[in-house]
Amino acid sequence: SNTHGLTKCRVLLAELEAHPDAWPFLTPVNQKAVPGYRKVIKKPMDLSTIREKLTNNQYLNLETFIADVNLIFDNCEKFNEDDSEIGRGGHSMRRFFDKRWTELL
Ligand SMILES: Cc1ncccc1N[C@H]1CCCS(=O)(=O)C1
Repeated sequence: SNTHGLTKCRVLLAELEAHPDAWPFLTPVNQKAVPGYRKVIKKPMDLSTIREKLTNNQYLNLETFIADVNLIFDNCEKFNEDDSEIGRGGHSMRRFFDKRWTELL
């Protein structure tokens, strides 16, 4: 991946972190506070973990970055009802990401 790709990841991650509906996804789900999460969700992911991996240059290419972002939203859909505050937030954030990813160079 090239410099542009890394810039696009940085811009998109900053926008996701700043989104009003981002609060359920900013830090790892507290598995002590959320019954069932540890058993149901095999690969937890959140925006702070993505931020850490981007800072540590752990994304080999755009695809590995996109895969982690989608993992947040797929985990959310698996665990939360669509008609719940967190469930609706996940759908909102996925729509926002998909739109902005397509708009940016
Ligand atoms: C994204 C998600 N999926 C399933 C359950 C919960 C959450 N979000 C967390 C929001 C912050 C506090 S918490 O860590 O208890 C729960």
